[in-house]
Amino acid sequence: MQSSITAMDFSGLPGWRLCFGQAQLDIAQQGGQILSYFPDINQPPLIWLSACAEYQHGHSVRGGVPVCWPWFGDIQRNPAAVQKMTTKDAPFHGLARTLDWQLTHSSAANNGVQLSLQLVASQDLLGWPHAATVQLQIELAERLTIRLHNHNLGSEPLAISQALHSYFAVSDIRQTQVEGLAGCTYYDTLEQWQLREQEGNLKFSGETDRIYLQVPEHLQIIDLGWQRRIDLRSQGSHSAIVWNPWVAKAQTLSGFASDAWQQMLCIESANVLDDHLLLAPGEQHCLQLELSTSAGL
Ligand SMILES: O=P(O)(O)OC[C@H]1O[C@@H](O)[C@H](O)[C@@H](O)[C@@H]1O
Repeated sequence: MQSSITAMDFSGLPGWRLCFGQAQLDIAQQGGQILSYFPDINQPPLIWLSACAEYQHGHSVRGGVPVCWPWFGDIQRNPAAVQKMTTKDAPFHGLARTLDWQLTHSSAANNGVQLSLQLVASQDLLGWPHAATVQLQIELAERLTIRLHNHNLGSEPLAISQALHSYFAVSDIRQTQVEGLAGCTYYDTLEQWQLREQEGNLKFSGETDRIYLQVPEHLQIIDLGWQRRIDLRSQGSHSAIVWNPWVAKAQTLSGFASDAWQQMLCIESANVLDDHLLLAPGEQHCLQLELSTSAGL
């Protein structure tokens, strides 16, 4: 299979394009953010990128797979141990998504393409004075494997919450279901964080912003419009956020067309709330997400 890695400029943000056969993945150096992923460039994307995304230094691009690290969402909603790690005003979704990551490895071979980026935290990482690395390893082959690798390099325990904030492309959110969450409890953040239980497949008929707990390793997005499934297989993660802004919230989002909520769905493989990481000195953790798609339902 033909494979390549090409240095790119995405409207001012440097990055790379990875190609393997018909598959194509774009990734920006800023945030180690996957921007888009097509398993087959002649078919609809698997990872969605906003058509009106803004490419600016210091701002996460709307779509792709932003990395939320070393905390997820609102710091005030994190466990006390995670909150205690920060010393300054804490931006939503952490620090990593707007910083430049360093390229540590790249290789293109006839059995796949690999690229790794790393962010090294030290005393001078604004508001998070700890020694750690977070590495994003991408493997593009017949399927896409993403690994988020944490390493505590300090002498104190580290408490971290994190997520691969994947934006999936769907034909129409109203014709989309998520299979695999039945029986899971979740916090409904739009209903005063009430704890509820998922019954059957998750279907969408309004704004959705939930944190699912004890999530199984295998979830599927069933897309009735495109007659395809997306398989999400995770390891090292037992929590997931499911988000769609719907009509009103869409108007308030940066880099987001007012009707774009119809074509996207976020399922964010995470380590949040009770599932946050507590890494002893020297300890490592790997969150792995494998994505693939199949036609027919
Ligand atoms: O606009 P941001 O900062 O990228 O966040 C997008 C969304 O990210 C999700 O993870 C949150 O659950 C939502 O509440 C939030 O709106």
